Parts: sequence; C-alpha cells; structure tokens
Amino acid sequence: MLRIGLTGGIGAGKSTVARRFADHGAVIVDADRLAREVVAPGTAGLAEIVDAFGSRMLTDDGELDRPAMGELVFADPAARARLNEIVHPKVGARTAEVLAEAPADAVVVHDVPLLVENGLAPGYHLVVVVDADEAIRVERVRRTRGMTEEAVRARIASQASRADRRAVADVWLDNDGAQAELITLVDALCRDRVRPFEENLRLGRPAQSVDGTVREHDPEWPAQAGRLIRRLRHELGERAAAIEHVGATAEPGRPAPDLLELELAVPSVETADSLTPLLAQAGFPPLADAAARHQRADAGRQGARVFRSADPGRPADLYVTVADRP
Ligand SMILES: CC(C)(COP(=O)(O)OP(=O)(O)OC[C@H]1O[C@@H](n2cnc3c(N)ncnc32)[C@H](O)[C@@H]1O)[C@@H](O)C(=O)NCCC(=O)NCCS
Ligand SMILES: Nc1ncnc2c1ncn2[C@@H]1O[C@H](COP(=O)(O)OP(=O)(O)OP(=O)(O)O)[C@@H](O)[C@H]1O
Repeated sequence: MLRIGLTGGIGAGKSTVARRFADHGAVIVDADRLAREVVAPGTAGLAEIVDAFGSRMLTDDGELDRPAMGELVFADPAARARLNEIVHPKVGARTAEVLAEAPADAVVVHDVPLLVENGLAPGYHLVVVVDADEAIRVERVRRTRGMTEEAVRARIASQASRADRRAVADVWLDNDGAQAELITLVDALCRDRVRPFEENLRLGRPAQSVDGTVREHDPEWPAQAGRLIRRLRHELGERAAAIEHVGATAEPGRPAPDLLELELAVPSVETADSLTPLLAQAGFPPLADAAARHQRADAGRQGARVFRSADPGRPADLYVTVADRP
C-alpha cells in the first residue's frame, strides 16, 4: 500500500486534488469527515465535548453546534487545544481502522488539513502539499462556504505556515490558477510518479537508476535527504537513529549526479537482515546483486548492502554497513 499524505491550508484545494486522485482509483481517507463522525450524536466524542465546553455547544437537535464551536476555538488557542485533544486521538484511531481495510495494492490518499501541525509527515511514502495565495484562498472559502473573511483568516492564523508546509512537501502543487490546471498537475503526478511508485513498492523493485550526468549543486538536496531520513527513522525506529546523508549531494556547493546517498551503520549482520523487509515497506527495496556491486564500487562503499528508493521522482540510495564486519 502506498500511503500519500495530502495537506494544505483551508481553501487551498485539497478536496479537489483528492477527488482527482479518486478518479484515478485511489482510496481517499478524509480527516475532516472522520472528525465529524467521531463527534456525531451518541458518540463518546460528543459527550467529552459537552463535559469540556458545556451543553451550549449543542444545537436543539443534540448535534455539535459547529458554528458556535468554530467561533470559540479559532479565537482561543487553549479551547482549540482542548478540542483537538478530544477529537484528534479518535480520528487517529478511526484512520488506522480504515487503512487496515484498504487492499494491499491500493494507493491511499490521506486528506488531512493538520498534517504538519500534528507532525504526521514521516508516516507517508509521499507528502503532497497543495497551496494557493492567501487572498485567493480567503476569496474561495468566502464564496463557496459562506464564511466571513475574518473567520477564514482566524483559521489560517491557527494553522501551519507556508514555510512549515514547504519543509515537508515532496510534491508542491500550485493552485493559484484555474482548477483545470490543478487537475492536469494531479494527472501528471499520478501517471509519472504515483503509479510507478506503487507498483515498485508492491513488487519490492527499486526505481530506475539515474544517468550519471553531473549537475549543479541543488540547495534542496539536504532538505530532501532530511525528509527521507525522517521517514526511515519513523519506519525503523531506534535502529535507524544513526542514518546520515552522505556522498557528493551532501557537500555544500558541490556539483553531483542527482542521486541522494544515505548511510546507516548497524552493529551486526543480524540487524541488517532484520531491517530488509522494513526498508522495503518504507520504500527502499534492496538493489539486485549486479547493480548493487556497481553502485558500491561507484560510491567506494565496499561491503555495504545497497537499497534503492522505489520512488521514481526522487532517486536515492541507502547503504547499510555492518560495523563488525571484516
Ligand atoms: C471547530 C469545528 C467544530 C468547526 O466546524 P466547521 O464545520 O466550521 O469546519 P470543518 O470541520 O468542516 O473544518 C474546515 C476546515 O477548518 C480547518 N480546521 C478545522 N479544525 C481545525 C483545527 N483544530 N485547527 C486548525 N484548523 C482547523 C481545516 O482547514 C478544515 O479543513 C471543527 O472544525 C472541529 O471539530 N475541529 C476540530 C477537529 C479538527 O482538527 N479537524 C480538522 C482535521 S482532523
Ligand atoms: N483553481 C481553482 N479555481 C477556482 N476555484 C477553485 C480552485 N480550486 C478549488 N476551487 C474551489 O475552492 C473551494 C475550496 O477548494 P477545495 O474544497 O478543493 O479546498 P480544500 O483545501 O479541500 O478546502 P477546505 O480546507 O475548506 O476543506 C472549492 O469550492 C473549490 O471548488
């Protein structure tokens, strides 16, 4: 299962992107929808909200009074934190249940407005951020949801900044233009990256190798490597604590082929063996023997095991070296 995290600020275009992914056959998990389900009438979630905020947060029909709740929590960070404490763990548990039901060959797109705020990025194979200028987002939400400008701005102020979203984005979709342009971007993303990534992941097959063309140093390389490292640490836990960005792309200003290199030293062959299936799940299947021999020789890392990213959009190799090996 390929897990994609989709996020963006209010009105950025997440639902539009998610719907297009669904047209391509993806399974969509909508966090806003689950957040409504876990506070529906009769749930423990709604009872906890009444305990915390009083029955003034209920409508005459006994439902959550969403406008009243929104007015309170987007003006008061402590109240918002209290609401989030009630709702987010329940949404997390429901998400896990829904994911467990998805077929093994699924592409799951998790539409989650607060992905950055809740530190969820490392749990996905790919993070897609959709963004638009703030004034455009305010206008769209005003027009389509009937919210006041002030109310939209209060939500924006309680969400992550663009810079925070940039830091986790493997894919950045710009939605300042027409909706048709956004849809074209999603189509290309599915065709060129998501489909082959899912297939590679399922088959335990690395992405195609890059040609060795040396290019200008890309100042984004360290940040890209950092995202891969956080993802691997998330999957492997303590065993991947020592993982590092190495090689030419890690040297500031140095031109290099567009292949990120990571290295993980482990204490024993047994540890290396135990990591192989986890690395494959995290999107780093082992490279076949002949290719691995070449790559080890190129990188001067004799004795290392070589794993290569299954993502055709971000070539990366991981060398696992065993410290006690002669
Ligand atoms: C405060 C509530 C009752 C307002 O309901 P309302 O129908 O007006 O908005 P809705 O739930 O459709 O959310 C619309 C958008 O508001 C933003 N938003 C919602 N909750 C939050 C939050 N806690 N922090 C920041 N932004 C938020 C998101 O961009 C979301 O897409 C509701 O948003 C809520 O229960 N929020 C807490 C749960 C939550 O965090 N949901 C968002 C993702 S899990
Ligand atoms: N490029 C665009 N041009 C015009 N309208 C757009 C564009 N993209 C999205 N919209 C409209 O703006 C509104 C917000 O878009 P969408 O629902 O996709 O965003 P969202 O990020 O899911 O929003 P929310 O955070 O409110 O759930 C929708 O009514 C959508 O139809």
